[in-house]
Amino acid sequence: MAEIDPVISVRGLRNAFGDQVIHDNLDLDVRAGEILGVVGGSGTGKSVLMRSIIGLQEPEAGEITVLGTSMRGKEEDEAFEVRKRWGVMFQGGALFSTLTVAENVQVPLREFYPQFDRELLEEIARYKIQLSGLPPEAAHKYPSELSGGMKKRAGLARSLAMDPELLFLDEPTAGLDPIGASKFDELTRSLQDTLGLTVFLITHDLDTLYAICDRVAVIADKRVIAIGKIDELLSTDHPWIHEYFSGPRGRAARLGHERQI
Ligand SMILES: Nc1ncnc2c1ncn2[C@@H]1O[C@H](COP(=O)(O)OP(=O)(O)OP(=O)(O)O)[C@@H](O)[C@H]1O
Repeated sequence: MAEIDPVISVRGLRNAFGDQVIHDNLDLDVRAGEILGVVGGSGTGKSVLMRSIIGLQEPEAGEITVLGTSMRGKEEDEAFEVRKRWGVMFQGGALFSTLTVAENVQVPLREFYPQFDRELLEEIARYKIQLSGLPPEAAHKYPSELSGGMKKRAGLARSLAMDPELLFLDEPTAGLDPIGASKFDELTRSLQDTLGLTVFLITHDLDTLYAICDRVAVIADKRVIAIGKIDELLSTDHPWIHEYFSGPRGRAARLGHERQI
C-alpha cells in the first residue's frame, strides 16, 4: 500500500537565537488524521518548532512542508492559501482582550473572507462557540469575564473558525484543574474524530498523552529523539524518556489510563 504523504514534514531544521542553538538537524513527520503529542523539557523548543511550522519563526536552515506546500521562503500572499487550512490555539488562548468571544472567533474569518457579511460571521461564530462546548451567552463576554477553562474553549473556537484540516494546540490543558483538563481532552478527541482533523499538540500533561495522543514526539538534544506510541518510546534508552514516563507522575498517568480502558 502506498504511504500517505505526511501532513507536516520537517527536515534538517535549525533554529538559533544568537549563540543559543534551539534545534539542530531536527526531523519530524505528522501523519494525516493523527493526534501527535509533542513533549520535551521546558525550553527545549516545542513552541519554537510550532512557530517555525506556521511561519512565525524563520529557521536558519531546513525544509518544512505543510499540507503539500513547502513553507520556507514563502511570501505572505503565497502562504495565504495554506494558512487558511490550519487553526492555531496559542498558549494561554491569546485572545484579543478588547473583543468579545464572538468577535475573537470572527478575526480569522474577516482576514480570509472579507466579503462575508455580518450575519454570516455571527452565524459561524455561534456555531464554533457551540462546537467548543461554550454556552451561547459566552459569545458576548470579554476574555476578562471568562474562567481559565472558558478562555481555552474560546481559543479553541477561534482556531476552528476556518474549518481547519490541521490544528495546532500549544499546551491546551495547562492551568486547568484535572476535571477541566480531562473534559478538554475529550473535546479535542471528539473534534478530531468528527472533523477528521490532524492535531499537533504541545503538552506537559501526561494524562493527555495517554488519553488522546496516537503518537508522541520527544524533543531533547535539539532534535526529535524519538517518535511513536508511548510503549514504543519506552523501548528506547534515552534517560529523559524513562524519567518522564516512568517517574511518579508518569506511572500515575499510566495507571489512571489503564483503569479507564
Ligand atoms: N524570540 C526569541 N528570542 C530569543 N530566544 C527565544 C525566542 N523564542 C524562544 N526563545 C528561546 O528558545 C528556547 C525554546 O523556547 P520554547 O518557548 O520553544 O520552549 P518550550 O519547549 O516551548 O518551553 P516550555 O515547555 O517551557 O513552554 C528558550 O530558551 C527560549 O528562551
